[in-house]
Amino acid sequence: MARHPTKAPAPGAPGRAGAEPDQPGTFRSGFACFVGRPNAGKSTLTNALVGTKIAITSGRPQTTRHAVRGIVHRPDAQLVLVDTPGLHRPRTLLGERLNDVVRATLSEVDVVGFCAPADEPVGRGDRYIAEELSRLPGRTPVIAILTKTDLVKDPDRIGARLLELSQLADFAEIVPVSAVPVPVRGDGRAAGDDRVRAAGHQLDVLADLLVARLPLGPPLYLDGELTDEPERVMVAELVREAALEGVRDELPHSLAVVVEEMLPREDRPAERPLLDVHVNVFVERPSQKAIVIGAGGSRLKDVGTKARAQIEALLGTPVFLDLHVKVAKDWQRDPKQLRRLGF
Ligand SMILES: Nc1nc2c(ncn2[C@@H]2O[C@H](COP(=O)(O)OP(=O)(O)OP(=O)(O)O)[C@@H](O)[C@H]2O)c(=O)[nH]1
Repeated sequence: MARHPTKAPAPGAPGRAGAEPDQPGTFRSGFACFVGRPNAGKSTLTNALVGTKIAITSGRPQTTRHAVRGIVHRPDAQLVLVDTPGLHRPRTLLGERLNDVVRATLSEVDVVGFCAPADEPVGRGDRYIAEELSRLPGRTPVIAILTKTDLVKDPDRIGARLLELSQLADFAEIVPVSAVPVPVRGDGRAAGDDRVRAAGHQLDVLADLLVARLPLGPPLYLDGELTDEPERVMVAELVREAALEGVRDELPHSLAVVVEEMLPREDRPAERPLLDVHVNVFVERPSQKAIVIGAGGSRLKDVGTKARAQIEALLGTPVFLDLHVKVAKDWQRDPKQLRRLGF
């Protein structure tokens, strides 16, 4: 089975630091990716399976633009998750590029998870994706995942959605899941009034189904490694996530974030390091620049404060975050600008 092109073979990977596979010869390792229309819950699912925040999420569609990976480590397997942008009928050059990213990813993984949210009927967007999947070369198994089941209280409605989904394509499996933590009682069963929380619902079942489709082979990454996405990309994504919060409809698609520089501040004592992070936030029009900056710079200040806290948590070091908002006119339609912004 083909491997993801940017896979970084971890140094000494087959012999993970102090952790040989439980039963050599039965260990599985490989790549899975989630597809689904924008907002279907793919990034949230990746994070929930990996157990840490890797791909950014938001209530707005098309949040994800990079093939971010998370790595699920189990005693019997290593599952590398590739997160993709939402696959959709393209309207701009950016849309076409995003779809190309998804197609390239799909043809190189061992198993695909097709996500559709339980709280919305199967629609045109899902059919478009199912068609795309049916054109995949080779026989990559596709597992249908009904996401966000916690949003639908009536089991009959879940049943109806599962049936609709099963009629969409010839899926290898169908599984309903929820990625949000659910409250549980002391005896481990779900309940509405307890403070104890468990991560998601059916996530372990989904992980089992995905792992079963991976080839036999040694671990590909060191034990404990959660992602190999370059830090800069993750930092840019954290800034974009903060900048997206609360903005109006058309703006999210016009935002692009580029980390220009990350440098340790010179002449700092060793016990008080500071990392200077210089970031450009690009918008398409001057009016959008004004929105992002806010009255007297208030909004940008909030974005900076939120993003800085997240970046510090990610990198484990104090950060000075320098944010600049710039207009890159109509960048979504301009091939040169798209390249400059990393698409
Ligand atoms: N209640 C509930 N909400 C969910 C669940 N999974 C995702 N969401 C919410 O649905 C929204 C979209 O989730 P994402 O994970 O960003 O969706 P995505 O498919 O990665 O979106 P794109 O990046 O736009 O393709 C967010 O507001 C999530 O919090 C779930 O299991 N339950």
